[in-house]
Amino acid sequence: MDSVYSNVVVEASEHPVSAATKFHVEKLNLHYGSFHALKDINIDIPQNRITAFIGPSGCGKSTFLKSLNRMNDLVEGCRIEGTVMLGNENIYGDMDVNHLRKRVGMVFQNPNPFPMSIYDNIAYGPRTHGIHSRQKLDAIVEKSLRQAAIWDELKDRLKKSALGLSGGQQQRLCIARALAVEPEVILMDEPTSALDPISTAHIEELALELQKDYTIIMVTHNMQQATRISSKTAFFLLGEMVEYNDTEKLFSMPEDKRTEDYITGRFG
Ligand SMILES: Nc1ncnc2c1ncn2[C@@H]1O[C@H](COP(=O)(O)OP(=O)(O)OP(=O)(O)O)[C@@H](O)[C@H]1O
Repeated sequence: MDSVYSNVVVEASEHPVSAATKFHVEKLNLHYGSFHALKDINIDIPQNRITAFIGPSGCGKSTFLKSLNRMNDLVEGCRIEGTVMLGNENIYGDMDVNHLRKRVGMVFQNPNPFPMSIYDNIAYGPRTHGIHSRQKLDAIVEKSLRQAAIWDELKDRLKKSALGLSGGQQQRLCIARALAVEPEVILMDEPTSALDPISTAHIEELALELQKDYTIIMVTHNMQQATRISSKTAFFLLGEMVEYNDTEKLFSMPEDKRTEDYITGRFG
């Protein structure tokens, strides 16, 4: 069954999704105008695990990540074909995009807190989803900051501007902001590339902790980071997903020569 939503063409999947699969992606192709940016991507992304996307610059990692919560929809000339199942729902089917983005949150490379207080940064999402009770918002703010392991640092300065925080604190605040609307999945696009090693370690520890309750998908340029924290790794090259395997296997016994060349530093 085909359906057309603005610039997006999709077909329903013929294959049911197993319980442990969070995203089931089938024959995903994405074009920016005449440029074929993602070529026939097929992947099952497990629930409650960290999955890493690696590959050289421009190979399509971010494009693929963004296609998992329809962030490419607004890009002019972008056309997507194929199936992306979240659980049993096709995200390019009838799903409301705001509802999808509530279920699939995103954290970007550069921490991007809103120019408002720490409290309001976290309360922003819940408020847009209709929660206005002070008591409920207080509870959400505390819970989200605790989950992001930053409550103790920030609890006495909730009314202060988020822009006064360090880069690492801002990134954990952005993770807390994503958690505040109770997503199922958190997409992270190179979340530590703008951070120092200590802040990076904090985010990695946090991601390892969060995978108990959330599915995490992370684009990273740092192969050590992928080996440290991810269960699965997908290697992308020129818009193709060349190899996808358990992280340990992909890095110790790559099946494709291109993967081997990349992880051993022969290019990229
Ligand atoms: N909005 C856009 N319009 C046209 N082309 C785009 C757009 N966004 C990305 N591209 C192109 O699609 C390809 C994949 O880009 P993408 O950002 O997904 O790569 P990436 O692997 O995440 O790279 P990096 O590691 O440098 O962030 C690149 O050739 C890029 O120039």
